[in-house]
Amino acid sequence: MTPHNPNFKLDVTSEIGTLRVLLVHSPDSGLGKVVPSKAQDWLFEDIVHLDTMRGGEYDHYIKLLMYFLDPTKIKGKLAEINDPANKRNFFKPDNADFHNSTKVVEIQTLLSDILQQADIRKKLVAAVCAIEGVTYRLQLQLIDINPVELAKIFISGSLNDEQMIFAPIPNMIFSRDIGIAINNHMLLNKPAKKARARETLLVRYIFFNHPLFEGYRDNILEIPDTVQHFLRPGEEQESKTTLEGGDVMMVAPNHLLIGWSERTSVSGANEAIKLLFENDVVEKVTIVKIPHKRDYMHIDTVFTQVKRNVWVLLRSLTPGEPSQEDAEPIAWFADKKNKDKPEIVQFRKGKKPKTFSTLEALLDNISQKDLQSGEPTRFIYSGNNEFPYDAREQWTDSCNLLALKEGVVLGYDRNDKTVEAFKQSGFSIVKVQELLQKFETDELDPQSMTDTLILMPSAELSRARGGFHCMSMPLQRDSVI
Ligand SMILES: NC(=[NH2+])NCCC[C@H](N)C(=O)O
Repeated sequence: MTPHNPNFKLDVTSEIGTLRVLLVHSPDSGLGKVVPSKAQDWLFEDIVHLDTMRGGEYDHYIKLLMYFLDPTKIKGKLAEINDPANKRNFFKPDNADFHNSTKVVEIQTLLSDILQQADIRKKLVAAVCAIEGVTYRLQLQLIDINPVELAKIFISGSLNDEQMIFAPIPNMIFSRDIGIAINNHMLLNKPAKKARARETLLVRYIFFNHPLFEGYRDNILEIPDTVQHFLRPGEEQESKTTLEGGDVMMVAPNHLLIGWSERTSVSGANEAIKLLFENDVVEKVTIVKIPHKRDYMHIDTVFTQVKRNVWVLLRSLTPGEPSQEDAEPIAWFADKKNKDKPEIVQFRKGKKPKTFSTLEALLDNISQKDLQSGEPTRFIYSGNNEFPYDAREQWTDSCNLLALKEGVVLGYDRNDKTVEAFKQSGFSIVKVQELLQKFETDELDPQSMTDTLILMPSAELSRARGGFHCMSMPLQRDSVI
C-alpha cells in the first residue's frame, strides 16, 4: 500500500516550479514482449532490450528523482541499491524492498492499492475484459487473483509473466500522456490510439478511487464524445474527440497550452476548453496547431520549457518571412502552400481570441507577461539549428525535457548538437551517473544546482519515442510566481 503523504496537494501551476510529486511507471515486462510485426501498432519504432532499458537507463531516472524529491529513500544506500545481488528490487513495485515513495509514485502500486477493494476489483476486471475481448471464464478467474499480481497482469498483459492474455501497454512509461494536472484539477486524456486505451481506463479508476486523490474527486475533468461524433458515418479520425497529455502544457497559473496534433483533435481541444472555462480552471487557453505527423506527435516533442525565460524548440516549425538577401524565389511560396503550417490562437474567457504568428512570439509572451521574467527570452534550438541535426535530434527527443526545478532539466545524452547549444547558452552539462555519485558523496547538493542539463543514457528508451517530459506526470510543483 502506498503510504500516506500528509503534504500532498494536487497543485501544478507551471512547467518549471520545483517538482515535489509525480506519477511514473517503470518499464514492465510487457515492453520486453513487443514484437517487430506489432511495434508500429504499439507505437514503438523498434523492439527494445528490456534489461538495458531498465538497469542501464530508466533506473538512473528513478535514482535521480529520489535525490531531488525523496532523498531519505536513497541517500547513503546507493551502493546497496546498485548491488547486483539485490536484483533491482528497489525498482520492482511487487517486491518487499521496493522504494514505495510517496513523492515518486508508481502507477502500478496505486493500481494494486485500489484493487484491494472487492467492488473496484470486479468492476475493473469487467471493464478491462470488455475492452480486451477476454472470455467470461477468464474474467471470473482474474477476479480472484491477488491485487498485487492482478495490477501486474493488467499492465503487462501476461499471467504469471508467461501466458499472454492480452496485449501489453508498453507506452504506459509515458505517464504524461494519460492525464494532466492543471492547478488543482486533473484533466484525463481521451487517447487517439487504440494501443493506449487500457492505460486510460486504469488511470481513470485510480483517480476516482485511490485515497490519495480523495479530496479532488470533484476536480477530475473528463472529455465526453460529442453528439456529432456518434452520428457521423464512417470511422475517420479527424472527427474524433481525442486529447493526449503530451499536448497539454500548464505554462502559468492562468494559462494552458493545448496542441492540435496527430493525437489531439481540434474537437478534443474544443471540448477541453469548454470544460476548463466552465469550471474556472484557467483564464486563457492557447491552441498550438502543429503538423499532424508521427515525427511531431504531441507539442511536447517540439518544445518544452527550461527556465522562465528559456525554452528548447525545433526552429523549422517557425514559418518566418525569408530574409531579403538569401531567399530564392521558392522560399517565398513554400510556407504558403503548406497546409500543415503551424497556427496559434489564444482564447480568453469572455474576450476576443488573439493570434500569434510564431511559436517564439507565443513563448516570449508567456515568459514576459505570464511569468514576469525580467530577463530577455532565450531560445535553444534542436540540433543547434543546423540541418540535418535539428530534425534528427528532435526525433530523439532533444526538445522533450523535464524540469526538476527551474533551470535544471534532464534529457537524452545522444543529442550532441543540442547539448552544444545548451553549453553555448551557459548551461552546465553533467552525466547522470557522475551526478548520482556526487550526490552520494555530498560533493554536490541537488538543492543548490542551477542551470544544468543532466544527460541520461538513451539507446533503448529513445526507440520508444518519448523523452523525460513524456515519462513524467507532475502532480505537485512549487509555484514560480
Ligand atoms: N508526450 C509524448 N510526447 N509522449 C510520447 C509517447 C510515445 C509513444 N510511443 C506514443 O507514440 O504514444
